[in-house]
Amino acid sequence: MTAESAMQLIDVKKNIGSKQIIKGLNFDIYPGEVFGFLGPNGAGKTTTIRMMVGLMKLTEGDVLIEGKSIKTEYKEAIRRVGAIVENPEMYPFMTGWKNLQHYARMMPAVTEERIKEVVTLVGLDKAINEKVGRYSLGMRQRLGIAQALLHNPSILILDEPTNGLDPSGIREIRRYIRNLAEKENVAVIVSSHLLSEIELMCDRIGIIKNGELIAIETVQEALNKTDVKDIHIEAVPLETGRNIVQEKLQINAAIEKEELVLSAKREEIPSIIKSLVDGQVEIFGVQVKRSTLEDKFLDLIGENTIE
Ligand SMILES: Nc1ncnc2c1ncn2[C@@H]1O[C@H](COP(=O)(O)OP(=O)(O)OP(=O)(O)O)[C@@H](O)[C@H]1O
Repeated sequence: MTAESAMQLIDVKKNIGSKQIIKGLNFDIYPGEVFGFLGPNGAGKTTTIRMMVGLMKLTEGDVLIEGKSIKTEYKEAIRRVGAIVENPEMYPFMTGWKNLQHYARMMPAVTEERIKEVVTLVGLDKAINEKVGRYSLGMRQRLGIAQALLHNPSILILDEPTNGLDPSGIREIRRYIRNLAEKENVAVIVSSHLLSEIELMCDRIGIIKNGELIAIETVQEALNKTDVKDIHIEAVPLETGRNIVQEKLQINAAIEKEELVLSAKREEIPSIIKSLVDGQVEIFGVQVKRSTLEDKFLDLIGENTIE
C-alpha cells in the first residue's frame, strides 16, 4: 500500500447466500480527505461500510487500516476507526456532555480534555449542557460524530449523515465534516445517494453500482470535465455585447432578463469576457450554469432517477 493511505480496500468481495453483493472493490482513502461513497439504493454502500467497520465479514479480499489487516489484526485495525453506521444511541434525558462522558467511560484513555475538544469540533459548546431530548436532529447527528471521534480515530465513517436533516442542518453537518478533515487530518468516508450533497462536501468520490466501483475521481476533476452548459453575463450595453459574441466569436447569444445568455465550453469563457471588455462592454457579473455531478452520476449509472 502507499505509505500514506488511511484505509485500503483490496479486492473486497461479499457473497450473501448465492448472491454476489460486492464484486471486488479496490481503492484507497487518504488522511485529511472527505471521500464520498456514492451509489443508487441497493448498490452495496451499506454492505461495504459494514465490512469496513468490522460489522460484517469479508468473503474475499482485505481491508487495511493504517496498514493493519481487518482480518488478521482486527483489534489494532478497528481501534483507528470511528463510525456512525446505525443511528447512534443517545439518552434524551441526559445532557450532551453526560452522554459523551458515558461513552468515554467505556473507552480507554479518553480525557475530559478530549471530550471538550470534540464538542468544539462539532460546534456544540453552547448546547452541550442541555438535554439531548431538546436537540434538533442535526445537533444529535453532530453529537453522534463527537462520540465517534472521542477515541481519536484516523478514519471516520458516516453512513448517510444528512439523512432526514433540513437544509440548514445539512449545511452545518457539511461544515463540521470539512472542518474536522482539515483540522484533525481525519479521513472521512461519507456515503450518500444524494449527489448535490457530496459535490459540496467531498474532495473525492467513488461511485458504486451493482457491487462494483464504476468511477473514482476528485470532485474538481469531475466538475472540470463537464462541459459548460449556459453562461449568463450581465453586460451593458446588452446589444453591443450580443453583436460582439455573435459576429466576432461566432457564438449564438440571446438576451434574457437583462443578461446575455450563451452556451460555450469552459475554456472559451476567458476569451468571451476579454472580447466583450475590449469592445467597451461593461461586465457586472458572470454565472456559469454547468452540469453538476448529479448529471454525471446519472450518465454513469444510466438512469434518470436515483430515488
Ligand atoms: N442480508 C442480506 N441478504 C440478502 N441480500 C442482501 C442482504 N443485505 C443486503 N442485500 C442486498 O445487497 C444489495 C446491496 O445492499 P446495500 O444495503 O449494501 O445497498 P446500499 O447501496 O447501501 O443501498 P441503500 O442506500 O438502499 O442502503 C442489495 O441488492 C440488497 O438487496
